[in-house]
Amino acid sequence: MPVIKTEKIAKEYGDLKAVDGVSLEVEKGSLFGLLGPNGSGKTTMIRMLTGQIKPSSGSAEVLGTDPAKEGIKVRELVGIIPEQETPPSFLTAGEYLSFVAKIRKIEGTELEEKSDWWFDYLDFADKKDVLCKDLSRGTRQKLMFAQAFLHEPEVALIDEPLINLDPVMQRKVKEFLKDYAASGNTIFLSTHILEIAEEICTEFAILHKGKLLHTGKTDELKEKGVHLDDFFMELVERS
Ligand SMILES: Nc1ncnc2c1ncn2[C@@H]1O[C@H](COP(=O)(O)OP(=O)(O)OP(=O)(O)O)[C@@H](O)[C@H]1O
Repeated sequence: MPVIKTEKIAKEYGDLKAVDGVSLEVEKGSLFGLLGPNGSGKTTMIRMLTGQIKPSSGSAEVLGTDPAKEGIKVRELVGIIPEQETPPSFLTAGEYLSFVAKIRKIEGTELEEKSDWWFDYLDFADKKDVLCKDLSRGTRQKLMFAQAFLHEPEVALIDEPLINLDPVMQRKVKEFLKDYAASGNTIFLSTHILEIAEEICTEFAILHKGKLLHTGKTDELKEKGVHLDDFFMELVERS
């Protein structure tokens, strides 16, 4: 049973087809990489899967729920890191995680344990009482990471989550994502950093100009001795 499924999903802005009839399935336990050049429709796909925008046509299901009809239900179930989103400027890092924890119905000692775990794991406990407006971009991204996974969602949809992190943090986050998926959860990750996708994703899809060019398993490419970036370039240039 796929945990994410789209059928000929499309989003148009005037004459522009941001996403153009994409059908895909993501199985439970996958670390699924949605890859594509700038403007290929990755963020639009994530927005439709999380009910932030409605498709122009076609449909989607996330954990058996249609995000266009029951967006709030989908957002209760999943974790989300939107692209270039930052936490509220007027809250401290600690306040923001408590705020998210309450929405996620995590309370009392569990709240403290879970948020402390993230502050320690991503090594930013010293920033707990700093207002988010005064945090560096990388630290804000750590916070966005923590908020998405605080309630240990079965499915997380994360848009370019590693872009502002230094190499040490990138490694930690990559390990976390691999373990998280290996323990039966599903991650839908959008990125244009192909090395990251090749290293951690179990499956991938390539979008170009809103169209799905390919879906496959990263292991199959490795077995053939093909690098993802060569495969990607050839496919995108050919289309
Ligand atoms: N609200 C909107 N109104 C009009 N056009 C939009 C809107 N949102 C996205 N687009 C257009 O849709 C196309 C796909 O955009 P999208 O942000 O989904 O791409 P992306 O693959 O996430 O790109 P990037 O890697 O640069 O973040 C782009 O041409 C973009 O300009």
